Amino acid sequence: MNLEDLGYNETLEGYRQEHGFDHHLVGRVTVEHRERYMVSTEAGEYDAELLGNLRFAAESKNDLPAVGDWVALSEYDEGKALIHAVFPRHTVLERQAVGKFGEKQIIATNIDYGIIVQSVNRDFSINRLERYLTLCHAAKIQPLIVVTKVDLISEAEQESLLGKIRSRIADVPVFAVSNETQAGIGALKNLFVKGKTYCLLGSSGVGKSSLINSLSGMERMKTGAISEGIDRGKHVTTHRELVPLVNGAVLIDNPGMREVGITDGKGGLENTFEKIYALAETCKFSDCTHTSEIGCAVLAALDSGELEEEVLEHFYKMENEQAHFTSTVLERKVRDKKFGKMVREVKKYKKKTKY
Ligand SMILES: Nc1nc2c(ncn2[C@@H]2O[C@H](COP(=O)(O)OP(=O)(O)OP(=O)(O)O)[C@@H](O)[C@H]2O)c(=O)[nH]1
Ligand SMILES: [Zn+2]
Repeated sequence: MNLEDLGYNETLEGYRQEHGFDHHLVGRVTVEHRERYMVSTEAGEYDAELLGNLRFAAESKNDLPAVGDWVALSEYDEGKALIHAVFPRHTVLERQAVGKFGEKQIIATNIDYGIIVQSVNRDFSINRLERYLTLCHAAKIQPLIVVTKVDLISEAEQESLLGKIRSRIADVPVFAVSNETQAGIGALKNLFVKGKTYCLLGSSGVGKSSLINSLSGMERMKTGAISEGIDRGKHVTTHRELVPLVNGAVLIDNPGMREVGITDGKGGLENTFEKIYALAETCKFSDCTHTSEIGCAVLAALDSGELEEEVLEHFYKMENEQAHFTSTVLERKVRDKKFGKMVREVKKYKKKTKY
């Protein structure tokens, strides 16, 4: 496999030359599991670990390699390598870390398009679509929506479902597919652009793995079997999370997500709820709270039915969540600062009282 098939480009090669990595291997991280990485290179796949320096220099977990990253590495044994550096990322798709409020967790890096996958049955939720959209917009990643399992509903039901999405979410392409009948797969395939990386986002069981099989035309190993393989330190030959497609695009799978917490990424809410922001701009008072003011464009739109109440409610909910995230981050900063000061003072005191 050559590096271009994995999305390598001139910018990355420029960085490699400039930073003296000509004699290193270059590869893309396909799997990350407890500071062990599977990295695809031209010379094959490596089971890689971090060079000590890299770990010590990392200020947070987000400075360590993530799925989608380009890295410089050196082989130290057959199929084994050390990662020396992470190349700068052109995008970082992240969410709120599960169970750790105010912290971010990387979903994948160097993504060009986020494919939000939902199935037509129990998983379907426009609110959740908006959450994923917010993550994509915050990361400056172009979103796409794919609705799977359309074989389970009638054509009329499908039309009504797509209508619902389109009326609430403007400007995002929506595709309806079935991995059973392969309906709609061709249209989706036509969309893929050479050299670009696409990331699948969605809950467990919506059909992401099946979609990869449909798109790549190959049967991949079931995911569970492979992560066990890594635990045992076995050499894994199938790509679990990064699949080069026939037309030169790259597809990154993600384990199903149960929580899609938004962070403080700029532009996330603004782009997802563009309509509300645009309305608010035209309110009579610039400090309008959209609750009872005269000349409030948001209230007028609610009245006329141009804006649905549930959309506004969802927007407020997410806005609150974001505000809470931001204040948690601030609080932590203040706390860290205070703690740092205390440590310095204790050190000073110890110095003074030394004899
Ligand atoms: N009827 C129907 N079933 C589908 C379709 N796509 C997937 N399935 C079924 O849905 C189930 C889950 O599909 P997967 O592809 O494993 O879902 P996933 O999103 O990869 O799930 P995780 O790996 O847990 O994130 C399987 O039983 C599939 O056979 C479809 O288009 N139509
Ligand atoms: Zn208003």
